[in-house]
Amino acid sequence: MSPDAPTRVGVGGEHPYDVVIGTGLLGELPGLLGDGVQRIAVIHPGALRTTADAVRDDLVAQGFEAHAVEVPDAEEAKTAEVAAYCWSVLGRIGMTRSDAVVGIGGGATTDLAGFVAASWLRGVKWVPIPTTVLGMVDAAVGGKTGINTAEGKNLVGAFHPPAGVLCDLAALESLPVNEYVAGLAEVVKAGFIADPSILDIIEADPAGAARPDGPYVRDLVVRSVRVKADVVGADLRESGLREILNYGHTLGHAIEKLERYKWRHGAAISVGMVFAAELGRLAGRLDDDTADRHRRVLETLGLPTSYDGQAWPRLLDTMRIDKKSRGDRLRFVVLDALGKPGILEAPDPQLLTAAFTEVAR
Ligand SMILES: NC(=O)c1ccc[n+]([C@@H]2O[C@H](COP(=O)([O-])OP(=O)(O)OC[C@H]3O[C@@H](n4cnc5c(N)ncnc54)[C@H](O)[C@@H]3O)[C@@H](O)[C@H]2O)c1
Ligand SMILES: O=C(O)C(=O)C[C@@H](O)[C@H](O)[C@H](O)COP(=O)(O)O
Ligand SMILES: [Zn+2]
Repeated sequence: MSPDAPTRVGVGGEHPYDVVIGTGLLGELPGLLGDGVQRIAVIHPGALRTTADAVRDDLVAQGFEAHAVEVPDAEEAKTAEVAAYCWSVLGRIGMTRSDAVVGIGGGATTDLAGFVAASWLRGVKWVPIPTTVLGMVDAAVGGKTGINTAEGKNLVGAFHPPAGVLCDLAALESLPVNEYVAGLAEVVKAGFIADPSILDIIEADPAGAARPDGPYVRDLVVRSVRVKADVVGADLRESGLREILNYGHTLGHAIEKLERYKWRHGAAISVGMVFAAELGRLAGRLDDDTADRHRRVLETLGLPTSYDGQAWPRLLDTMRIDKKSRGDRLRFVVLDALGKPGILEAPDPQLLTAAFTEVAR
C-alpha cells in the first residue's frame, strides 16, 4: 500500500458504509453514492463555495445533474427555516427518492444536510464531506443528523446513516487553528472513553498535536473515527452504548445554548468533560489521576476548562431537556476508569453543584 492510499474505516450495522480518510478523494464520491443517482444537491456554507463548486463541476463532468445549495455559516444553518429553504430547493430541482444530498462543511453543515436528506421524501441517500477535524472524527460519522430549536441544541433530528463519508485531510489546510483546536476536544473525548493512545499522542507533543498541518493529524483522525465507528456500528439509535459519545455534552450543550451558539461546540464540551470528570470523581467512581488528566490535556491544547459560576441555575435548567434525561431524572456519562464509561443516574443535586464548583470561575 502506498503511503498516500486512503484509509477506509468500515461502519457496521443495518446499512454499513465506509469512512474514507486521505487526500485527493473526490474521485471516490460517485462510488460512495452508488448506482441510480441522477440529481445531487450539494449543501454548503459560503465559506466553502469554492470547494462546493469544484465538487459540483466534477459531478456534472461525470454526467450527474448537480446543484450547489448555499446555506448560512456554522450553527446559523441548523434551524427549521434553513431546513425549509433546502426542502424548497430540493422540490424545485425535482429531487426524487433515487437522488442524493452531499453536505460539505463542518459539523453544523453536515448535521443540517443529513437532516434534510433524512426528512426529504422520508429519506434519500446522502454523503457528508466534512471539512473540519470535528466533522471528520465525529459529526459526519454515525448518521446522527439534526437542527436546533429555541429550546435547545439538536432537539429535532433523525438517525439517518450516510452512504459513505469522505474525509479529505487537505481541507484542513484552510481551517483556522482555533477551529482545529476546538475540534480536538472530540478527539480527546474519544481518548478518554475508548482509546487512551490518543491521549498519549497528544501529551507527548501538544504543540504538534494542536497544528492542523502537524504530524499527527491523520493518526488522530483515523483513531478517533475507529472509536466512533465501533460505537455507532453497534448502536445506531442510541439505545445504550452510543450514549458514551455524549461524554461532556450534557453541560456542554447547555453552555452552547446559553452562549447563543457563539462558543464553539468543542470548547463547550471541553468544559463539559472536566465537569463530567469531577462528577465521576465526587461520585467515588473515578480516580484522581484520570480526573486531573482531563484538565491537563485539554489546557495543554489551549481549550477552556472553566465557565461563569453565576450561570449554574440556568445551565441546570437547560440540562433537564438533554436527550439522555428520562422524565425528571438527569443522566450523565461518567468514567469508572480510563476507557470505561458508564452512566450516573439521577445524581444528588448537591453532587452536581459540587462538580460545577470545580469548573466555576
Ligand atoms: N452529528 C453528530 O454526531 C455530531 C457530532 C459532533 C458535533 N456535531 C455538531 O457539529 C457542529 C460543530 O461542528 P464544527 O466544529 O465542525 O463547526 P462548524 O460546522 O460550525 O464549522 C466551523 C467553522 O469553520 C468553517 N469551516 C469549515 N471547514 C472549513 C475549512 N476547511 N476551511 C475554512 N473554514 C472552514 C465553517 O464555515 C464555520 O465557520 C455542532 O453543531 C455540533 O452539534 C454533531
Ligand atoms: O454521535 C453521537 O451519538 C454523539 O453524541 C456525538 C456528539 O459528539 C455530538 O455532539 C452529537 O451531536 C450530540 O448528540 P445529542 O443527541 O446529544 O444532540
Ligand atoms: Zn459533540
